[in-house]
Amino acid sequence: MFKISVSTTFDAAHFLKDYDGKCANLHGHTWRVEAEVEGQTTNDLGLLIDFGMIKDYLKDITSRLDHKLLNDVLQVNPTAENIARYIFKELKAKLIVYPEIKLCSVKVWESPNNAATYME
Ligand SMILES: Nc1nc2c(c(=O)[nH]1)N=C([C@H](O)[C@H](O)COP(=O)(O)OP(=O)(O)OP(=O)(O)O)CN2
Ligand SMILES: [Zn+2]
Repeated sequence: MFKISVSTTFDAAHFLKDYDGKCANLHGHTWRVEAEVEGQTTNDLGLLIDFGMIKDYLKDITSRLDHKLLNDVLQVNPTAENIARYIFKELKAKLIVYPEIKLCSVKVWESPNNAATYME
């Protein structure tokens, strides 16, 4: 079994609806996203899947979020948990063309200390 992970970042604003505290106010983060995938075998080059392929998919997804107000993009409160789930679902749909690759998790950091992970 092999597991690889790929990270990227994007910048976006959000506020937490119905939140009792400062995060109810409009503010921004540099969000860090890490996707982890696994599979049983490598190809002739020794790659489970090219890091660059996952990075391109992640960039495609996060470009829809970059420099946006996340409340306008997501249908749900844009918590780190909900953003991780959104990116997971989108990335899973892209990886359908690689049946041998399983998407394990997507982790989203709101700050260096705070992160949420979504997995199925
Ligand atoms: N489980 C979650 N809890 C919180 C989330 C979240 O997405 N999931 N989000 C927030 C806010 O978005 C907020 O930006 C985070 O605030 P805070 O934890 O206070 O982080 P700071 O970087 O501002 O920390 P300081 O120590 O105050 O600098 C809140 N909770
Ligand atoms: Zn926040």
